[in-house]
Amino acid sequence: MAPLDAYAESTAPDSSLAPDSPLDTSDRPGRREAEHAIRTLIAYIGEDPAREGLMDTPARVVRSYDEYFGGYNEDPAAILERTFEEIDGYDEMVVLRDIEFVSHCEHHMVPIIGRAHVGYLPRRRVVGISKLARVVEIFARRLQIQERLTAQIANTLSDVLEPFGVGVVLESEHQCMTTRGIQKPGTSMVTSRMIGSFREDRATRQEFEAMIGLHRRR
Ligand SMILES: Nc1nc2c(ncn2[C@@H]2O[C@H](COP(=O)(O)OP(=O)(O)OP(=O)(O)O)[C@@H](O)[C@H]2O)c(=O)[nH]1
Ligand SMILES: [Zn+2]
Repeated sequence: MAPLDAYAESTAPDSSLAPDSPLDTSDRPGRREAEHAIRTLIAYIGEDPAREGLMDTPARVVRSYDEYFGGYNEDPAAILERTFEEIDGYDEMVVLRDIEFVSHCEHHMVPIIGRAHVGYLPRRRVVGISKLARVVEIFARRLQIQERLTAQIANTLSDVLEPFGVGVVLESEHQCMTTRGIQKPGTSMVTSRMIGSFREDRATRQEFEAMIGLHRRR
């Protein structure tokens, strides 16, 4: 059976996609409190948090949260500060495609696993290509809905690099849909945000979509 696609293009104004505002470190509960919460959840599902195999689990889970949600401690704009201007008049699109990411949906805190494709049309300066993947990573490592994740990546690149345009497309599997709830394995969610020339100039948008193989089933 062909996979179902949900195609959602974020055309909403940015205000409806207000950035997640991390709590100050001082307002956050400590590690022991977080471990206690995990112990409570283990007991809630009917397990014995004191049995040998589970004794270290709360600490492990909290450490894994530090990785999965480390994006709250990083500033994506700072990542893009270092740019290169000696580009000898290079004025074509730059695209990094198939950037794998793992995020978590803010409704169920279950993984969203997918690929991001990021492109921009530079104005005078370019950024180290790995930084595009770093920006994706920082926003992915937060609780997200895919529409906001898509918009945050695109808006940050646009605001900091001030290019002629930016395009971001995300394709992903939402495990809250594939492993529970409606249980539809094989579905993928596709979102895009186009800014500047990627939005206004049809040819630019089509070139980007062709470069990332958007209309080609993989
Ligand atoms: N638009 C959007 N929806 C998402 C995303 N991640 C998860 N969802 C959806 O968020 C919705 C939450 O709906 P609720 O009815 O409050 O939660 P629920 O009872 O667990 O819903 P089901 O998942 O349908 O069982 C579900 O429809 C999810 O599929 C996302 O990134 N974007
Ligand atoms: Zn979910």
